[in-house]
Amino acid sequence: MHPETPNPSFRFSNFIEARSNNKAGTAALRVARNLGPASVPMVIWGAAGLGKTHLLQAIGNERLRLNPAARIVYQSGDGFEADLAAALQQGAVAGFRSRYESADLLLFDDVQRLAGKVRAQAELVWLFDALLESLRSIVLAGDRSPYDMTGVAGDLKTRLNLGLSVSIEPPDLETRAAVLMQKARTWGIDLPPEVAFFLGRRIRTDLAELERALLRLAACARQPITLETAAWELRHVIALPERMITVERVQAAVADHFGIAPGDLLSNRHALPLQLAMALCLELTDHGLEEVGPRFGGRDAAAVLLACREAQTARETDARFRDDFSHLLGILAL
Ligand SMILES: Nc1ncnc2c1ncn2[C@@H]1O[C@H](COP(=O)(O)OP(=O)(O)OP(=O)(O)O)[C@@H](O)[C@H]1O
Repeated sequence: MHPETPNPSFRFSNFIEARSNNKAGTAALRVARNLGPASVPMVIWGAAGLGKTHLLQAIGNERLRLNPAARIVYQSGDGFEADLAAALQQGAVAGFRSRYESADLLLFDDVQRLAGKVRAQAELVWLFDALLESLRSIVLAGDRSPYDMTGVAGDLKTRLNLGLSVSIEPPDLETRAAVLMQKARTWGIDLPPEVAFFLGRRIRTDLAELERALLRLAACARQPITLETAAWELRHVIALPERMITVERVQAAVADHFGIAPGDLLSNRHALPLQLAMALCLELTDHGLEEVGPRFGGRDAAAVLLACREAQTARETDARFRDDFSHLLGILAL
């Protein structure tokens, strides 16, 4: 896989600064603007989905903005390894080296993927020396601090430890919601802040996972996205609260909402609350059709299924029912 030029979607202007990432962000901007010694490599490290790739690409884009003629090379550990393997097979190692050696700035992502890859590591060491000797920059990203990288040979480790090493920490809730709202704007998705916060509460670290949840929601929910649609559409993806949702809790919440005694809920006199309670049980508890029915006055699986279908239709056609459903979902699952 040949190296690439920076992806213009990832810039400093759309990188949201927060306490968790501002050290890395500031250091990255300095490197991008050539404000530090070029011969010092920089390593950005942190867990998956925290913005390392975004920052690497932003550095490249900022350099290009300042100097459109600069040769910026972006490559990942896997890509580097694959590029090398192909070059070795074709007897074209010189060409391989020149693709990287000619860079003014090398952005090397997921360096940990070179663990145990002896030859690729040796090539990277060679490249490190070639670039730094001629005062060109190299910025790497990895999932852990260079000190903690395993399967990396001593000479590469020494070079990784040579320069500036900055970490990105998991973002707080507000940052997670802000990143999500910004992505939503970029993608033309109408995302209310309360839904961004709801998703941010459920998916706590990996921002890429949070974005996937948003895309999934946008693909299957009708616009506008609401708390109700978010909780519903993502019910199998996102973690429900630690408090277990039991059949009894659902029944109590539904009875309370409609002002009826929990015992009365099970009678046929309250058809809508009953359907709603069964539908909520099926979705929010760990029980299947066969188990929910008996807890509702000995009903069978077919009766539960029918109730759920009716509840689904009512949600689509009856605004009042939809509000009741949304309110109860809020109490139980949000
Ligand atoms: N501070 C931020 N501001 C705006 N977007 C962000 C920020 N941090 C992360 N993102 C976005 O979150 C997503 C995941 O980030 P990124 O791919 O950079 O993570 P990563 O740390 O490189 O993960 P991995 O180790 O899995 O490659 C990207 O779409 C990125 O644009």
